This record gives sequence, C-alpha cells and structure tokens, in this order.
Amino acid sequence: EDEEVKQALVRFMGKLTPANVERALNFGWNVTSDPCRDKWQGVSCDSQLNSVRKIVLDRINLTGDFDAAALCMASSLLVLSLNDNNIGGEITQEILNCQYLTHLYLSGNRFWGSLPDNFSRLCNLKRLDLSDNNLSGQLPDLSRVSGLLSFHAQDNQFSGEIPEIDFSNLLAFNVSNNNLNGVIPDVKGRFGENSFSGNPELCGKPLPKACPMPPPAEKESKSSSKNRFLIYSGYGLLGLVVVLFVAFKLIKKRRPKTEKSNNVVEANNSTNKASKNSRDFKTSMGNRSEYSITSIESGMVSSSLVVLSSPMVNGLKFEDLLRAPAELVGKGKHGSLYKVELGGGVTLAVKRIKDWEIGKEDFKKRMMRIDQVKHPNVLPAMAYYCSKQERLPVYEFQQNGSLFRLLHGNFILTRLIIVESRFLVLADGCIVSSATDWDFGSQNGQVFGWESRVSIAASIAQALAFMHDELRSDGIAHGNLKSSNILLNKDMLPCISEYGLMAVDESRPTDPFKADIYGFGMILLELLTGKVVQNSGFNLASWVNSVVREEWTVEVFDKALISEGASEERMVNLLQVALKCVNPSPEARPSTSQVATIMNSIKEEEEERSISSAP
Ligand SMILES: Nc1ncnc2c1ncn2[C@@H]1O[C@H](COP(=O)(O)OP(=O)(O)OP(=O)(O)O)[C@@H](O)[C@H]1O
Repeated sequence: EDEEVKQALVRFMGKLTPANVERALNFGWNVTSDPCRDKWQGVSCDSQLNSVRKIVLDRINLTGDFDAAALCMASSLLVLSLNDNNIGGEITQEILNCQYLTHLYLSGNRFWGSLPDNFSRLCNLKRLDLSDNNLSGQLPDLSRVSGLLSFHAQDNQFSGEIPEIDFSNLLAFNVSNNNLNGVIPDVKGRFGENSFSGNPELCGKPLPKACPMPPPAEKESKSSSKNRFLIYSGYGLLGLVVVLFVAFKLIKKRRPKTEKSNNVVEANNSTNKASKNSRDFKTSMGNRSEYSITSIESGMVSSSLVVLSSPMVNGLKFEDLLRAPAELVGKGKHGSLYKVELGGGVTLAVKRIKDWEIGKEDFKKRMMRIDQVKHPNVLPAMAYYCSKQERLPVYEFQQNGSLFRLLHGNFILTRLIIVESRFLVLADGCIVSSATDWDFGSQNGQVFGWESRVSIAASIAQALAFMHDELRSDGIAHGNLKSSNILLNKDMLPCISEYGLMAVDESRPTDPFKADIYGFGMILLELLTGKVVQNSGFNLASWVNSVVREEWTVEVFDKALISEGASEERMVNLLQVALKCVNPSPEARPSTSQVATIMNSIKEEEEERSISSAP
C-alpha cells in the first residue's frame, strides 16, 4: 500500500487504541509493516494493486474517536465494518473521500452529531448501518443512491422528516426509535410497523397513527400572506437584476471584444498565429500524426477550447494542447486517441471523433449536459474543442489502461488472429507479445479473479443505470459501450469513458439505451469467457449461445476462472444475465435499472461470502 495511506491508517488506529491495551503481535497496524503484505488484522486488499479494499473490525472493543480524514486516505476502500465497538466522534465530511464505499457498518458505537451534507455522494453504497448510536440531525437523502439494498438507522436521535426514497429496491429498512416526524412516504407495502415505531411524531401507514388532515387551502393566516408578500418582492427584485444584467450584456456586446472569459478560451484570433500553431503541432507530432486542426489553419476565430469543471486544466488554451508532445495511442472505428503530455504531471487523452454529423451548437450543448451528470465510475471530460470540422473531447489519461487490456493483455492494432479458421481483427492499440490463439484470459500474468470481475461489472451497471436515468430525457446514451471504453483509474476502479460521444444512427431505429444494454452484455461475455469481442468475422454472442444450446456450458468460461475455482453455478447465473442483455431483440433485453439491481445482488452475494471468510 502507498506509504501515505499506510501512515494515515496507522493514525486512524492510533485514535482507537487505548494506551493500556496490548494488541496481539499479529495485529499489525504499525508503520514498520504493510497492511496488505503483512496482513494487518481486519484488512483485505486488492490482489493486483495491493490497495486496501476492506476493513472489518467488529466487536474488538475499539475505543476512541473516529478519524474519517485519516481513514479515507485509503480512498479505494469498499467495505468498512466497525460494528459493536466503543467508537465515538462525528462522521465528518471526509467520509465522502471514501467515495467507492459499498458497505458501511457502524452499528453499536457512540457516534454523535449529524451526518455530513451531501452524504448521498457515497452513491455506491449498498448497505448502510448506522443503528444504535447517538446520531442526530436529518436522515441522509438516499434517493440518489440507487443501488442501496439496506438502510438501518434505528436507535439514534435523528429528527425531521423521512426523505423520499424508493422503497421498492430495498431489502431492509429501519428508522425506529428516533425523533422523526411527518408523514411516512409510500413504502409500497414492503415494510411494517417495526421499521418506524418509536417515533412519536411520525404518522401514516404502516403505523396505526393516521396523519391529521392538511388545513384547507383558502384559510390564509396573516403570517402566510406576509410570506407571500416577501416572496413576490423577491421575484420583483430578481426580475430587476435579470433586466439590468441583460442590459449590461447588450452594452458590452457593442464594444470591441477585449476580454476573454476564464473558462472559455478563444483558440486563436489571427490567421498568422493560427498557421504557426498548426506548424508547431505538426512538428511536435512528427510524421506520426494525421491530427491537424483545419479550422485553425483557416483562421477561424470561433474555434475554442472549453474547459469544463476540472481545476487540473484551468486556463488551458488550445495552443497549449497543440504544442505539447502528443502520441497516437490507438485508432478505433469512431476516431483516434492521442496521449498529450502537458507537463507538470498532467497527461491528457484527446479523442478526435471521426464522421460525426453533429452541429457545433448541438455538440456543445451535449458536452455541457453530460458534464452536469457526475458519477465516480464515469470519466468526465475535462475540456472540449469544437471547430467547423473537429470535435475533440479531452479526458484525463488513465495510465492503468482499459478493461480490454486487463482481460486480453497486449495486442497490436489490426493484428490478425486465427480462430476456428476465421480471422479476427482486433481494435485495440497495444503491442503484441506472442499470440497463436485467442484465449488470453490471464495473458499478462496477473490474476484477474472472479470477485474482481463481478465487482467491475456491477460498478459499470450501476454507473450506466445512473447515467441513463439522468440523461434519458435528453436522449443521451453512451452509444459505444465496450471493454476498451472501460478504463481503470489510479485505484484500479472502472470508469466508463467517452459517454455520449456517439451519434445515434438514424438508419437503425434501435433505442440507444437498449444498445448500451447490448454493449454491457458483451462486456459480461468478455469477462466470463476471457475472449475477445471483435468487429469482424466472429460473433462471441452467437458462439456462446450455440455452446450453451449444446449443453456444454462450462466450455465457454475463461480457463483462468475455472482454475481459480470460481463456482460454476455462479458463473452460469451471470452468463444468463449476459445472454438476456445480448438478446437480438432490443425489447426483450432488460432495462438498465433491472440490470443494475441484478448485478448488485450478484456482487452483494460475492461480498457477503468474502466478508464472512475474511481473516
Ligand atoms: N482517457 C484515456 N486514458 C487512457 N487510455 C485511453 C483513454 N481513452 C481511450 N483510451 C484507450 O485508447 C485506445 C484507443 O481509444 P479509442 O477510443 O480511440 O478507440 P476504441 O475505444 O478502441 O474505439 P472507438 O473509436 O470505437 O471508440 C483504446 O485502447 C482505449 O482503451
């Protein structure tokens, strides 16, 4: 584990160990050892990256204060379980740094104070247990944590109303014995009285206490008409501000443009300068590049680099991009990908999209809209460039590569591999070692085990469901979901990249959201079989289907999974999900939220299994 993380974890434990308690020798948690290599008590790590993924320290009489800032330096933590100890203190804002947490169990301690605002940013949570503490303030708004399976907050001092929540996805829910008030939201008949009892001010089903009728609307008290007056004066004031703002803008527009906005930087404003940039760029790329920004050459002043919400590239200009050393990483069906070294440790991935008939304004609107929707497992664009001919979204370069590379190791672009007398053309741009067949499940020598595969698939499904939910009304699906567009971030956690960058093909009336489900199904097949999905000659989905029909299902699975001892029954379960997703008829495919729920429970089962077998 990283030295800084290790020291932070030691600090975290330092506050939980009373001075007079001797720990067993193998307890670990000291600076002279490593949490992963030396197997600190209660710690489980990711086998590939040696980073801490689980901390399970239930019922060992930990006493002291909870230091979320230190703990969440281990930002890739998935499971934290500290049930039934004697831990006090507040759950501070820094808990949000543990953004990948799926299980948070803090029951039976002395936690106090309110939960941080934005607690729902822990949007990967599946199980949350805060019961039997002294927590107060509002319950967290969990409506955005779409994969939540259980929520326990009983026996605390939470107050206020119960926030809106979709009870239909929850397996367990309990907020009894608090100080909650107001009307219980519709629990869809899923939970009984015991989940809500012990809150004298709560009313409505399933409690026997009916809620009072709301006061009739026409009876208006003096204070409410005063409020209404204040609201109307507020609107008036707001209107005045808007009018003044518009007038100011109009006057400003008449004057010659001298200033540039901080975020939106005009790429250039003179032909001479523009062609110099173009020359610079070509020099830096040498002969490797076919990356030339034609609108710059023709001196288009309207070309601009728009920096989105990324402090890392604040103030970045298009010229900076052009001048930086760049390297062609790969060419896909829909464009080319360049790695651009900006210096100062900042490396960008610039995608040059090919053949996309989208207008400039539509492209900008789309990029802006996608930027408003954030999920920790979706790679946000940092900036984009848009000119007459070019559409160039800019991302942070992910050094750990893609899921494609993790699964299939190193290949060379357009390498031909013979499979059952057919040729496969691979679309990834990596360098080949030696390949005579296409069974590369663990080609790169690393074990990419069953649990990690399930976890990656569940995170993708979760993130996809979130994005679909947020962007469905705008009609923006991913459009090109495949394993080379699933990147692994610095913590080796999956991030969907290039969301929404593909044109909807008008000639194929398939619902783009259902097309994403197909893409997800293909990723599942790749994870299960360890085989390459290609774009010519061989169809993995129909091959899997045919093998399954012949009832030698086990033949399809990745040999690496079989030799790891992964359960055939569980692999078959997942295979069934995959086959539903790749059903040739889009209507027969499950919805994204169904897929996310199924994937969650599969992952959940795996995690419960591994928590119960943790040291
Ligand atoms: N931000 C990034 N960081 C690191 N590698 C990336 C990044 N984005 C893409 N890549 C990798 O660069 C290579 C080329 O990507 P590119 O998106 O151009 O092609 P593709 O995904 O194979 O095909 P398509 O054109 O259909 O999207 C792929 O191996 C991809 O995984």
